Amino acid sequence: MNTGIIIGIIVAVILIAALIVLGIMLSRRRRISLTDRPTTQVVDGSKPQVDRSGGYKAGSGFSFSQGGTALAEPPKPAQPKPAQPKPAQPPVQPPVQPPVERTEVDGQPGVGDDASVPRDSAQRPIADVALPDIEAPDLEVPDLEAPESIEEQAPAQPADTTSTAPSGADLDVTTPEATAETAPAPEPYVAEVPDTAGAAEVETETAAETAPVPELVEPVEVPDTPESATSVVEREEIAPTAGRLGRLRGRLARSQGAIGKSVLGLLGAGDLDEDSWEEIEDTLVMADLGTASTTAVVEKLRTELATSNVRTADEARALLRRVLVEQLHPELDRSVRALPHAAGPAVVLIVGVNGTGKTTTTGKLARVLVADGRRVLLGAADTFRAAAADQLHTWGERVGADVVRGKEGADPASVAFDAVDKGIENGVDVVMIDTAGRLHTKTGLMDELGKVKRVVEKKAPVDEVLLVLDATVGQNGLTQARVFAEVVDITGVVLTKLDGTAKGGIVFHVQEALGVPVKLVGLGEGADDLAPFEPEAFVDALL
Ligand SMILES: Nc1nc2c(ncn2[C@@H]2O[C@H](COP(=O)(O)OP(=O)(O)OP(=O)(O)O)[C@@H](O)[C@H]2O)c(=O)[nH]1
Repeated sequence: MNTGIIIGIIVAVILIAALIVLGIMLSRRRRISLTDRPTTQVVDGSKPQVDRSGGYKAGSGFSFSQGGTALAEPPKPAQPKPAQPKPAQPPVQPPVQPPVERTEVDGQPGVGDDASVPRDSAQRPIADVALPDIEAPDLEVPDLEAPESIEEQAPAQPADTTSTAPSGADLDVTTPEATAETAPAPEPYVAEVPDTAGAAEVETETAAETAPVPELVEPVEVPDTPESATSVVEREEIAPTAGRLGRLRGRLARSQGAIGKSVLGLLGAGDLDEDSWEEIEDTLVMADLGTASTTAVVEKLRTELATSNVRTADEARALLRRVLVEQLHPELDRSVRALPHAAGPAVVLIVGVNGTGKTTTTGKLARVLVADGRRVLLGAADTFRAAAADQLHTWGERVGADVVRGKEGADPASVAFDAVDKGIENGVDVVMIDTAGRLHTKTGLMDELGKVKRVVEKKAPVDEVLLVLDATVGQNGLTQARVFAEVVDITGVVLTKLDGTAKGGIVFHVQEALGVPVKLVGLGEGADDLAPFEPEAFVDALL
């Protein structure tokens, strides 16, 4: 054999070996062979324990900021206005799936349920209310359409809403100390609710024409000086916010795995063909992510898998985590604008469909603020449900916050206005206004909500409008969110009852569709079961 042949054979062998190695590498890259993550962890160094926490643990305390609004506030360069979140793709709204028909059978609240689900107390009828003229030349009011049905017929009410005399008769300013002495139980509602048959369904136009401001009840005498109270209602000790967040672990246990396990399972099934990707899409849609978020997540996953070197379960999990966290826009400002201005208190409006947890959230948030040393005043502008003001009053007592309340059937805008007025007068840091449950199907109520905000803005800028959504209603929540966004400019979402759902995808959907960040999450009925929303912690709970 001559040398040439030998060299040729060697080269051929090397080439074949190189091709084999290359083939193995390519095949490994295409196939994701996942190995299970250890399910136990050593907690105390000696005893392995299974972590059943569900994973959600807010890593930090609540973040509060000062609102920047259109009202004449002295510019504060040191505290830049928080960036307003922008919709990722405003023109391309994902198609909204029709809301699931909900009835009282399943016991869960939903849009339109006010008509079918009786709550725990009588509701006042939807009444047209005459409100102060909202034209305020010195204010920049958001471009809300003036509700024609009520607005047009409002009699020439004095535009000067600083006059609180008429509404003051409807109001009841309570302090925990004061009521302890003179009112052992919360003042009962003594309002005469018009009991005309079917009144709840009727827009009482004539009422508005004849009664500029509803004067439904006699004012309740409340001592206006704390000195008159000799005993003080015992307030609950409020745990420091930082420490108590750790107790929220485990509340999301039911959500764990809904997305993670199935998607990771598919990713680990080997080469992903179109059917597999479709299945991943279906899984994400089923978890309420919505079409836009699902498409974005799947596209990112496909791109990343094609270019990165994902071969293990941990690598696949890390990739999925990163993609989901990115989709939740961690860059959005999630601080609650509840810090006072130089000129007055911050004003926070709590809105949402009935039963979603508005009053509970108002109380929980007030508790956090009080724990942080803030003086809080609560405005019970939910005059629709009889027990709502009592519920808020109880929260006020628990956390040590004054409550301004109206009589049943009182004008909610008037109550809200007077709450802010009182807040300014008392020098509080935050006024939180709890509003009545709203139905997007009831134009009158939605109009009323718009008016609440506009009337309040005559007195002080509204820094934060928190929409409370029930995580368990899924897609229906988005339908609600859109309607509310049209009536009042929502600045943040509170997603309640996350402890009661196996789906967390609605967070993606709401943010994508509205461009409004989820700022807080409700993880139970307890007073401390409110946590700041953190994308990373939330995704960890999902996977
Ligand atoms: N499991 C759970 N329950 C919650 C949460 N938030 C509120 N709830 C419960 O939901 C129910 C309704 O809460 P409310 O605060 O009365 O709801 P609302 O929106 O004020 O209701 P309306 O006054 O009728 O408009 C109450 O039983 C609350 O305890 C939460 O995060 N998790």
